[in-house]
Amino acid sequence: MHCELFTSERCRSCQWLAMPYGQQLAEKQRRLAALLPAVPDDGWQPAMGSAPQGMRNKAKMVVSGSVERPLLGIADADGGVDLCACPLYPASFAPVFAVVKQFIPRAGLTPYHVARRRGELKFLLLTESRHDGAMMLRFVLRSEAKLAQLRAALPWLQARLPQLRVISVNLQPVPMAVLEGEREIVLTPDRALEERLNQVPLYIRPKSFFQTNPQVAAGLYATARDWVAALPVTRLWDLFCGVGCFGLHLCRPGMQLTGIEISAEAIASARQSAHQLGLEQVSFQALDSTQFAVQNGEAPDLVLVNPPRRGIGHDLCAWLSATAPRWILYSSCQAATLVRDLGELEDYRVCRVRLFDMFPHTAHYETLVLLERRAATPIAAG
Ligand SMILES: C[S@@+](CC[C@H](N)C(=O)[O-])C[C@H]1O[C@@H](n2cnc3c(N)ncnc32)[C@H](O)[C@@H]1O
Repeated sequence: MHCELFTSERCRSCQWLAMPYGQQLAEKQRRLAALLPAVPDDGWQPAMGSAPQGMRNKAKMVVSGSVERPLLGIADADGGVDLCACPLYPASFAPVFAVVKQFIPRAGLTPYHVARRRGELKFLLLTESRHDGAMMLRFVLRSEAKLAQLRAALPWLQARLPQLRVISVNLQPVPMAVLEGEREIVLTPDRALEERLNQVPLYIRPKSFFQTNPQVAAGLYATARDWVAALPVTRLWDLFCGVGCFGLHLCRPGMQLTGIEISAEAIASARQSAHQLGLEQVSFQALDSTQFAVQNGEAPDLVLVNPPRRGIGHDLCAWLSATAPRWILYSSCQAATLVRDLGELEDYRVCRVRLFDMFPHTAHYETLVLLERRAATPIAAG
């Protein structure tokens, strides 16, 4: 992938860009294999690669510059670097950024200046559904001071960008680099984008996590579904479930599914999908995953965990070890915490592993690991 921003050294986010893509994938696989020495030879599945560019469905833009000439991209010591031409975004993003740059002065949204602690507009978050091209645009503002002005100017924006199905304001009053605040004000009748991965309807709302590489995410969920299809699972928990992507893929007739996630917005999305799919023995609840597990005594046949980078941690590992579900399916975006957690789950053996390259041109990757309790009679998976 050629990137002018990288070669001119204005952006160094894609630190592995100079390495040919095949070599990047091989290097990630090599690093993962070094971290997971106890995988049987037939347990490794081929790594899943990504399209090298245009693969992201989401842009997180720091707003800098002036109200008349805003920059959308990253902050740096000299003010900011405009990343509207970043080749990781699909071609559909550039025309939206161009119109939004005209909208910012119309609505009087002065870019926030970190050092001076002045201005209102901190970030813009743009997400696209690959299902129908609809988009969600979120303005992260310091306060409500410009909200009325933004609302008044909104018809101008919507007339030019009818693909903006969801528009919202997130209030982030804290003067630090936190991306989002607690309060979200949705300005459109629609509150969610519909996405479809492997024909499963999924809903992306403000403040709900969704993978940023939908092509590779579809491969991740399909792989999990295929692995679990071969196992006699009747009760399944999907912990850290987000909008329900794993559970909704894995659930089959007769299976009881419980999904647990801290974000109420994400749970609203998961319930909407379950309703649309006509799934009956399904419960999605907005709770802390560890607390839910600890308070619910008996483990199901399979517990799926897909935590943030910090991993599942000691308390959940201890609960899993004590209650002994036969299988654990662990999807991790941070191999170091995955390895730490696997070290605590010493009664489990690794059956299968697959690497998913969600983040080309960086050292990051997603890992899916199927574990089986050692005491049980092994069942050949798939
Ligand atoms: C890596 S995302 C995975 C989401 C989902 N499984 C998916 O495939 O899109 C991690 C999720 O954990 C949620 N989360 C963070 N802390 C949590 C907690 N203590 N209990 C439950 N969910 C939590 C986040 O809101 C986020 O949705």
